[in-house]
Amino acid sequence: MGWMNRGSRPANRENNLFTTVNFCNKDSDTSATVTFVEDSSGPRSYQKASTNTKNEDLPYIDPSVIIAASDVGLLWLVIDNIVYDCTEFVHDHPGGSRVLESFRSSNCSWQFWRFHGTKDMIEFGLPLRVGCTSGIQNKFQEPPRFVGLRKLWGSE
Ligand code: HEM
Repeated sequence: MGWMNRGSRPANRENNLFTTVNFCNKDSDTSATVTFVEDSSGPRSYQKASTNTKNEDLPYIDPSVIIAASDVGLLWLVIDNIVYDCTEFVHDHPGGSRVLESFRSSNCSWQFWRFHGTKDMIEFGLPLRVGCTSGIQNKFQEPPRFVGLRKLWGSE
């Protein structure tokens, strides 16, 4: 298992045990930040963040790593550019496992918010966060939520 050791060791790229981590908050100075991991850039190097970690302090995960997560048997979902590791949670998901499987390594933001509220996200989603990302597209276009009544009644 990888473990984080922020800033207390010098970066040593030669043996590939140390690597720089980028964070979601692009303004923060991450130049001195290092992490020690077995696989320094693969999906398994990302651990679930503690619930008091702010979204902007999560590590940035490149979309290619999110795709690779699927290849190593991880079930990662992307909701509003936050990456959730549902590999274990999938077996406990009250909505069933198949629906989560179908969104493996995908963006399912609007689908999530159709069935859940902030309370579900805070209670169940927050402990599953492993990082943030950008550019993972939702494969499905969101259908309109409301039908305009004017259209139903026609134009007078
Ligand atoms: C981080 C990801 C997710 C978490 C933590 C999560 C969590 C939960 C929780 C806690 C419930 C029970 C809600 C309740 O009983 O009030 C639930 C139900 C459900 N979830 Fe998820 N979910 C996730 C992703 C998804 C996704 C991507 C879908 C796809 C549409 C989905 C579809 C459903 C459905 C259909 C139900 C059942 C709703 C019902 O019975 O009314 N979930 N989920």
